Amino acid sequence: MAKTSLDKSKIKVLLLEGVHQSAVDNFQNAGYSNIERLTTSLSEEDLIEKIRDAHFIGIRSRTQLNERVLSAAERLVAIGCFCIGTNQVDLPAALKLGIPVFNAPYSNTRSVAELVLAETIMMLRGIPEKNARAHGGGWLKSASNSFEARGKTLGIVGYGSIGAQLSVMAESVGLNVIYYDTITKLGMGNARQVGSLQELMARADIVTLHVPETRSTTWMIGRDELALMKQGSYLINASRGKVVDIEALAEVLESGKLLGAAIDVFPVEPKGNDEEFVSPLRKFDNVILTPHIGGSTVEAQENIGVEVSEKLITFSDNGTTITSVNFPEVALPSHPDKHRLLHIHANVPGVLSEINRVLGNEGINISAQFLQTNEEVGYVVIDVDKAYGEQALNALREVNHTLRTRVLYSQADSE
Ligand SMILES: NC(=O)c1ccc[n+]([C@@H]2O[C@H](COP(=O)([O-])OP(=O)(O)OC[C@H]3O[C@@H](n4cnc5c(N)ncnc54)[C@H](O)[C@@H]3O)[C@@H](O)[C@H]2O)c1
Ligand SMILES: O=C(O)[C@H](O)COP(=O)(O)O
Repeated sequence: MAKTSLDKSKIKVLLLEGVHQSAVDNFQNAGYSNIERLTTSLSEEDLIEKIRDAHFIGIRSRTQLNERVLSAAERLVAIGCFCIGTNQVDLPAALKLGIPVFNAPYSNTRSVAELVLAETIMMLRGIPEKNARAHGGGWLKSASNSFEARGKTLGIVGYGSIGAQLSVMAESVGLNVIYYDTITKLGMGNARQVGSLQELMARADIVTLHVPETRSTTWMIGRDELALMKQGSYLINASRGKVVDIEALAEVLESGKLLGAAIDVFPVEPKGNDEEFVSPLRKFDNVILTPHIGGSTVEAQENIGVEVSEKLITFSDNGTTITSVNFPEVALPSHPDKHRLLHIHANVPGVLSEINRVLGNEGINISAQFLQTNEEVGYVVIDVDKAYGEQALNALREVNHTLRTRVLYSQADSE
């Protein structure tokens, strides 16, 4: 019988927050059967209990993998964020523990861009208030504060994948596009980059935010920035909840300065669909409130399920870390007749030579080797003759500064 690294039925895959069934199918088709899939996120204490025996964890934007949780994850081999954002994971802590993190950087880009364009048009027409009035038995037939999109200026903050895709779609309905980004970027179509956030806030009829959550974007839109916005303008946030000071936004809505807002993400979000959503924005009929569903389409979730599970399976089976968001990227071509050793170590001088020395002392010949380092860790994949799997692994465990090491046994090997 072929000997594999660790019996795949013993490898525990924990999927939270309703990760799509396509991920489960992918793991099963690759031979992994110990899969637990939950539909919600977990409290920190429950998460610590659950993650203890997991080899792989799949999360979305709600699950907080902080240092405390990660320290309890003694068997964890890799993390999959089944979404774009990775701010919910303490990436430096994961790196120091030798745990690579993967995500799906493009699979829901289109879904977010479509939603934002739709919200832009709906808000310009005053649909949220008219809809609310009709649901209450009223009839608000009026052209006042109801505008075409054509000729209005859309200001995009963060001109990355979503911002740029939105830019193209917005121009196709006649919006003029300006954008602000910390990096100089070539605009799509006729879109023009502006020199400062302040300039964008002052010039746009609709401001939409598409930045990641980082130190520089946390509370980036507060009282001062909102004060710069035009009388009768609109704000859209489908990025991260902590980018906008919600209390300050509620104040400008109350004052009538903004004609509307569309908010998909919040500083505090319910853990699941059964928990109450609390926000000072609930009282405004001219605000579209959506439960963080920018990327929640059937198409996006299915694609994300496939994409991220594939990355986790490839890492599990071959040690490949290409596209990891925190880890040195390594992909050694596969040599099915060899055993593969994976060695993750603190990035200090001399570790590779020590690895090669201990393997040499054991008389182990190296067939192929690929090392990459980043500021914290080094990751080396080594193929050795299949006579030496266990022996080589034991030798590697003795190397100073080792964080984690694994052997992937040759599929050509027989016990
Ligand atoms: N609502 C949702 O369901 C949903 C779905 C997908 C993504 N998102 C969020 O949207 C964010 C953006 O996604 P993306 O794929 O376009 O990311 P991206 O990395 O492709 O683009 C982000 C852009 O923001 C820019 N940026 C970073 N800091 C900035 C700052 N201080 N000021 C101005 N620009 C800055 C970057 O240079 C980059 O161009 C994600 O990080 C995620 O948090 C939300
Ligand atoms: O980062 C993302 O891709 C979005 O915020 C979507 O997150 P979700 O998977 O929790 O909907």
